Amino acid sequence: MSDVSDLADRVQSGELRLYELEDHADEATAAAARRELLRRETESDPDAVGGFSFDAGDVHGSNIENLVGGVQVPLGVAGPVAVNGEAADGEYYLPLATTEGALVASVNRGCSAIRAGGGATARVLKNGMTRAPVFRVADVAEAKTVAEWVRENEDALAEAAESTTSHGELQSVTPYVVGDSVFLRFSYDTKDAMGMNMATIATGEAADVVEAETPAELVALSGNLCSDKKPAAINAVEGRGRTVSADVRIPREVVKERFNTTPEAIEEANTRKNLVGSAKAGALGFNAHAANVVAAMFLATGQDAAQVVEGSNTITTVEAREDELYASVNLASLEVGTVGGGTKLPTQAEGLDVLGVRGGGDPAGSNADALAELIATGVLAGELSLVSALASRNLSSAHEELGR
Ligand SMILES: CC(C)(COP(=O)([O-])OP(=O)([O-])OC[C@H]1O[C@@H](n2cnc3c(N)ncnc32)[C@H](O)[C@@H]1OP(=O)([O-])[O-])[C@@H](O)C(=O)NCCC(=O)NCCSC(=O)C[C@@](C)(O)CC(=O)[O-]
Ligand SMILES: NC(=O)C1=CN([C@@H]2O[C@H](COP(=O)(O)OP(=O)(O)OC[C@H]3O[C@@H](n4cnc5c(N)ncnc54)[C@H](OP(=O)(O)O)[C@@H]3O)[C@@H](O)[C@H]2O)C=CC1
Repeated sequence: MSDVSDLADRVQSGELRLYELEDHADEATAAAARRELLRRETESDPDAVGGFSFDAGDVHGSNIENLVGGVQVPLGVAGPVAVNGEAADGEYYLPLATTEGALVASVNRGCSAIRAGGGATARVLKNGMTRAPVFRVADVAEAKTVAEWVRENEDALAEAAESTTSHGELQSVTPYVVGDSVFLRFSYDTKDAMGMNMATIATGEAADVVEAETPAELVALSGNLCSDKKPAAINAVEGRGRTVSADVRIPREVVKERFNTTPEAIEEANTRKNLVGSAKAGALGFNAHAANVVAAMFLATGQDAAQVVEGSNTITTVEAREDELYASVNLASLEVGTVGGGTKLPTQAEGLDVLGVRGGGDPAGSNADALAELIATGVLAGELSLVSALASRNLSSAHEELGR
């Protein structure tokens, strides 16, 4: 304790910077000293955040700076749900971390209807993590020369990029020219890693080659055409990370029993809300709450929470057929990994274990494919349940009961 108090004193006196504490104490003590400092300098009493199950030494330097503690989010589970995927095949419980009452119940209801309907089919349709540096050139003529050089020298760029990683593979480089700016959108198969660090490091190496061989000068290693952590049409159209779809057919009587409504009512609610309403709103996502399930499964499995932005680029379709309801979701840009980032933290690794996808897959990439198929299935369950609740007019009563 005296260490903690002494360290806090030394920060307050200006002798140490807040981020230098690990140079003078172990990581857990440094975090305790920051909590002590917050106690002194703010109105807070950060005791609860001091109780966490990860090792402070493991996260310092790879997941967080200026560590204070950990926040906890309630974790629930929905399922089991049957999934007929290419990488995920079987019955699964879906871990969901959220503070929104009624969300897990909703996904659970959707899972039970999918199971009663024989299971969801899920497929990863495309896989490519992108990084798009922006280069300065003299004018559009030079821009065209650089773009042509890039198209003719993809092999040299791949050799440079892949020299930085034993797993990543460069798939393509697509040039975009705007006046005297040239953007090169590099796309990689990053296997089981979400791949943003991997793609950024690899692209840095390739950018050096572009600068050495052409008149282009690098302005920024990320030029926003990637596009990471921002709503962007390019991700919705071209995809980023995994493009994944899931669908299901649910017999009419199951729809009635589980959702208390009809396939026609669900189709109408989906069309008017998710398609027409979203179009009128100028939305990128044409869905009800894909972000809810993406965020909850991201938190539960150690994904980068900011990438929920891209993960919610989802189109939901519903069709009433003679004896059944057909529903599908297409997630254009789901960025997921089962190695790297937050996936190694103990509680998040347990979430991956619930799904059976922790760590590198065999073959490499298959665990991240499975995770994408399972998140897509969870999104499908959530969409079915919420749109049905709207169609049967019980959204507000459900939230009155479970959400406050
Ligand atoms: C809440 C329900 C499921 C009730 O639905 P219900 O049909 O009245 O409930 P039920 O008691 O008849 O149970 C049906 C099934 O729901 C599940 N279920 C039921 N209760 C629980 C529970 N406590 N814990 C776990 N699972 C539960 C469970 O699977 C159960 O089947 P069983 O196992 O009994 O055979 C339903 O009304 C519902 O899904 N409502 C929609 C709620 C929802 O999706 N909320 C998401 C957040 S909304 C939001 O954030 C976004 C929004 C709305 O702004 C986006 C937009 O603009 O659209
Ligand atoms: N740098 C940036 O611009 C951004 C970074 N991030 C952060 O990046 C992190 C995620 O980056 P990411 O590159 O996924 O993770 P890491 O940087 O943690 O790297 C993961 C590494 O794991 C190795 N690896 C081992 N087994 C496998 C396998 N089966 N498949 C793939 N790789 C394997 C690879 O090494 P090797 O390459 O040697 O083969 C890979 O580079 C997150 O923390 C995220 O928050 C997020 C957005 C932007």
